Amino acid sequence: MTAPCPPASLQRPAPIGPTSQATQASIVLVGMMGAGKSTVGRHLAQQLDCPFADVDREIERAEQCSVADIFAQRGEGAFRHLERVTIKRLLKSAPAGGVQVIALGGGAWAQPEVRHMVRATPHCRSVWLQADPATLRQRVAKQQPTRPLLAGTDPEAALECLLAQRAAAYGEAEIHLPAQGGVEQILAALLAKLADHPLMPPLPPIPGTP
Ligand SMILES: Nc1ncnc2c1ncn2[C@@H]1O[C@H](COP(=O)(O)OP(=O)(O)O)[C@@H](O)[C@H]1O
Ligand SMILES: O=C(O)C1=C[C@@H](OP(=O)(O)O)[C@@H](O)[C@H](O)C1
Ligand SMILES: [Mg+2]
Repeated sequence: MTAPCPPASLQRPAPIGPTSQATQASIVLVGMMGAGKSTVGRHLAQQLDCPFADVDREIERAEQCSVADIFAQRGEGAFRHLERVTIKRLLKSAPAGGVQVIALGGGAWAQPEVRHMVRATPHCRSVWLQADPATLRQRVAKQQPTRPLLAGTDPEAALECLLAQRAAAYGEAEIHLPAQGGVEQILAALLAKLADHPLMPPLPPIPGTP
């Protein structure tokens, strides 16, 4: 897929010394199931040539168990605990002097501890991918068995209900991005928004330069 060139503020910071080498930055995607966090996150990371982590996949790899089986066998509380532990680990794992993209699962951001962890992490931007329940339902339809909170329900009604419960939490994300369109369009809009919210403070002027 061809996508626009990332703005300079998003490119990896030049290795100018120990301070910038030690800097770690993260872009954290939040929003409902089907908003496109995993998809847009993977494309964004490709575009920025940086690591991408999907929290659900990280949990599945560590536990050797699907998200659906973790819900079924251990319950939602155990899954939420795994989310917190995994997100805490990932937030520390950005490359030194570089950026990473992290896609959360839809319910992770509804946990106050997760919002606090992200806010307390320097050089971290949270982005809410916003889509309406009808769009979310269409997108999750192909993958429905993988989302236990939608199993055995009217998915659109369940999505509407979860969105109502979580909207205030999602609203706490720093960047709000409509996610109704195609992936390419969302990616371009996301890059533009991120350019307005640089991950790094501006570099100090170099002495002797205008
Ligand atoms: N902008 C989009 N337009 C159309 N389909 C999309 C878009 N973003 C994601 N999808 C599709 O919707 C489904 C859910 O996307 P996914 O990235 O897994 O969402 P999330 O991680 O937010 O639950 C996938 O089948 C994906 O290919
Ligand atoms: O909204 C939720 O509570 C969930 C969303 C899922 O991730 P996606 O948002 O990537 O589908 C996954 O973490 C789990 O099924 C629970
Ligand atoms: Mg996902």
